[in-house]
Amino acid sequence: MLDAATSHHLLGCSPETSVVMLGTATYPCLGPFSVWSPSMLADLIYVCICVCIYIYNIYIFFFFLTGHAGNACLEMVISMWKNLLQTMKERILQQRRMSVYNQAHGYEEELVKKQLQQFAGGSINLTKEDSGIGILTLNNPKIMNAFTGTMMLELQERVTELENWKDGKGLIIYGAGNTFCSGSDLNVVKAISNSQDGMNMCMFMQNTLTRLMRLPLITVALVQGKAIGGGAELITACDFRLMTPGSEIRFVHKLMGLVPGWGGGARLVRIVGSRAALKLLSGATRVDPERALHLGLSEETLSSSDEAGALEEARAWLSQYTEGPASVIRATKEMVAAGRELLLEAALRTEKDIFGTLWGGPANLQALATRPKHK
Ligand SMILES: C[C@@H](C(=O)O)C(=O)SCCNC(=O)CCNC(=O)[C@H](O)C(C)(C)COP(=O)(O)OP(=O)(O)OC[C@H]1O[C@@H](n2cnc3c(N)ncnc32)[C@H](O)[C@@H]1OP(=O)(O)O
Repeated sequence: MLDAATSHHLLGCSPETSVVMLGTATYPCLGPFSVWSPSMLADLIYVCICVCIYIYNIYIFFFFLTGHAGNACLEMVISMWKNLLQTMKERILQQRRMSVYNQAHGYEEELVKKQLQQFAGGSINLTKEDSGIGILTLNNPKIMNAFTGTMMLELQERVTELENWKDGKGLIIYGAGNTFCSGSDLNVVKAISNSQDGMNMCMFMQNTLTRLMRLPLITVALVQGKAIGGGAELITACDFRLMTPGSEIRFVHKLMGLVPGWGGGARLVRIVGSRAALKLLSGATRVDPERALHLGLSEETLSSSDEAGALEEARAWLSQYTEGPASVIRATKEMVAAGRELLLEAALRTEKDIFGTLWGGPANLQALATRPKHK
């Protein structure tokens, strides 16, 4: 269930019209400050104090440099820091809105990051193409692209980069070396085997994958080889999945005495329904391309098995949906994301707000002028 901050994010619907859903009750949102948790305010107070200290330091610096503190200089410094404060505030708010957990849930992100930093290896690479398609590569082929701690951190960084990519329309996620991903690196799993550490990793990955799922981009997981454990969970955070011949999706968690923890369980139920999800999870079932198609877990089985060919096919498949102005594609994804996550009335209000951002806008006016019919 989403809070007002999330529904606000899911699409820039105004906070006044968004809805706060707490438990089963629905409350009209009173204004922008009603979405601020104590921990968010603490962050902002901290930023404000830092900014004051910086301003003071710069003031002293100019005082010594010029022998006097000119008003113009002081104003310039203040305006510079006002802008910085605004940018930082927006960044913090945006990331909080997208995420599931923060300090109010006992989640200490900086501590989790420090711990994950200890398990190095592999990388997550992002290429942003001029066509508005991003290519995200899971790159740790020696261990079938299993996630080390630093890869988890890099995934979060790449998602932040994608959130800030205003020209983006689509994203393809694939694994290096002809295989998708075999989940968490088992060395990390063994090293953090106590419950609290596991929960911390789980909250970190849920936050990142939730933000990935809510990107205003049409996202596709290109599954070659194997998507296992956390790898299977990752593909459920994408809008679509394409599989290559001989590839396999498998939720092996039961065999490890676990259930999914990166949000893959909840998302799988929404993709294939609760009966099929229960079978796949409790049977640790191998899902081949044919079965995935049948379940609606995959959109299409590609013909190429090699990396370059499969990637080209995935690009062509995605381009059917990303052709056109970025503003319209992004709004379409945001509207569908709201429909997927919000209760109906909130989703309808969000749709109205998104509609308002496009109606009479450049893409709309140009379409009316050049293409009044759709034969
Ligand atoms: C908790 C959960 C989550 O967070 O949601 C998780 O994802 S836990 C992680 C869930 N994933 C797993 O349990 C996968 C465990 N791995 C496997 O079952 C198997 O490796 C397969 C993925 C089926 C691939 O078998 P296949 O015979 O094709 O290759 P292989 O076993 O020789 O694997 C190639 C190399 O990659 C390594 N390797 C593969 N998966 C790994 C992983 N997750 N962590 C660490 N190393 C891994 C293997 O040890 C091997 O290294 P060497 O050549 O040096 O021996």
